[in-house]
Amino acid sequence: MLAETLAEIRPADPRALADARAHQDRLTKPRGSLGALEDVAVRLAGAAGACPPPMPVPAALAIFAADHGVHAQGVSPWPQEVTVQMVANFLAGGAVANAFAAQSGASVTVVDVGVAADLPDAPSLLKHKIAYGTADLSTGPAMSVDQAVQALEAGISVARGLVEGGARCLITGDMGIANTTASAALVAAFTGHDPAEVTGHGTGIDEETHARKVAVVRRAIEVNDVATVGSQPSDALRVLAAVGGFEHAAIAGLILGGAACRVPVILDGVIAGAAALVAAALDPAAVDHCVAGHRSAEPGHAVALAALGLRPLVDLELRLGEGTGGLLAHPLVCAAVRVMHDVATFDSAGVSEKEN
Ligand SMILES: Cc1cc2ncn([C@H]3O[C@H](COP(=O)(O)O)[C@@H](O)[C@H]3O)c2cc1C
Ligand SMILES: O=C(O)c1cccnc1
Repeated sequence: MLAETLAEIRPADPRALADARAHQDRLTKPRGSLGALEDVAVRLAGAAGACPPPMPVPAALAIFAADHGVHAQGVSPWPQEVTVQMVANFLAGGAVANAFAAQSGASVTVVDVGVAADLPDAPSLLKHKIAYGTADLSTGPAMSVDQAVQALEAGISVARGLVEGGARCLITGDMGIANTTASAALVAAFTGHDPAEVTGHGTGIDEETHARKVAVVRRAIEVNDVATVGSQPSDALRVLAAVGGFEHAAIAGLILGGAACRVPVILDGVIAGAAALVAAALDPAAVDHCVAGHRSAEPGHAVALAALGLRPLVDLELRLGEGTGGLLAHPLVCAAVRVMHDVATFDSAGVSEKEN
């Protein structure tokens, strides 16, 4: 399924990009006056291969939940069971992601790809459990390459299912205590940055814990020998398996699945940024189908976005995850595309153009 999906992904369509850029310039506004929103609309046109691109509605948030063996190293102040407790909270509609999803009209699907507990059946819970959490990435690989592929394929199948169900925009979400540690390790491995530059304070840790977290990320890079990553897709899978989490793998799969279906994917924070580096290493064209919803407070996120060449739409110093930053950006993406559909041209509205 992974190979088939990769074969389906097309880069941005140059003709739709050019048409969209030209159309922006004919609309009744000074050229470039909508700033980065113009770029988003043009980007979506290229991704869809159509100008104007389809409205990115309805949107579907997929929250991938998993646990992390590296939690044992004391890298998060929260107990591991918060992962499964928050899954219950998402299903009951009580999390911030639920509130933001209600605000932007997005559906919420929760996907268990590796929570360290059994979950009850629920209508909005999809079960794709690969294992009861990863192994400790600071002592060896977090998972096998086979498990990484399973988690990627879970994300692909979630993307395809949501699109078959009518979604025209996918938003990435995550839940997994200690997953900012795995995110930092992925960003360090894929960008070559030092662990100290990409490791943040996650859910709120003191300086002593932060120093330990940086050391854990450094050890993970060394133990797994992922300091310098090559450019072959097999390298991407090896790095993902070595220092990633099941939710990172599944989010990378969601991105690839969305790209294959030509449905745009709005990325959330640092977990999504790290996952997008995996997707980009598997197929750089997948990035053409992504929009960076926001920039989180985690330092590794800005590094990942720079490596991906993506500009975040919102910067509110969020550091939550769950898809919250992606959800906040969705109305902006909609507004950007609606301009392409609704706004009159200088010709059609009889508005005079700029002199000279
Ligand atoms: C109550 C609560 C709700 C959350 N929702 C998202 N996260 C976020 O915080 C975690 C990552 O931070 P760290 O690496 O420091 O553990 C992830 O679960 C992420 O989704 C939460 C964390 C907590 C505690
Ligand atoms: O960047 C994020 O999405 C983030 C930051 C801190 C904790 N959880 C998620």
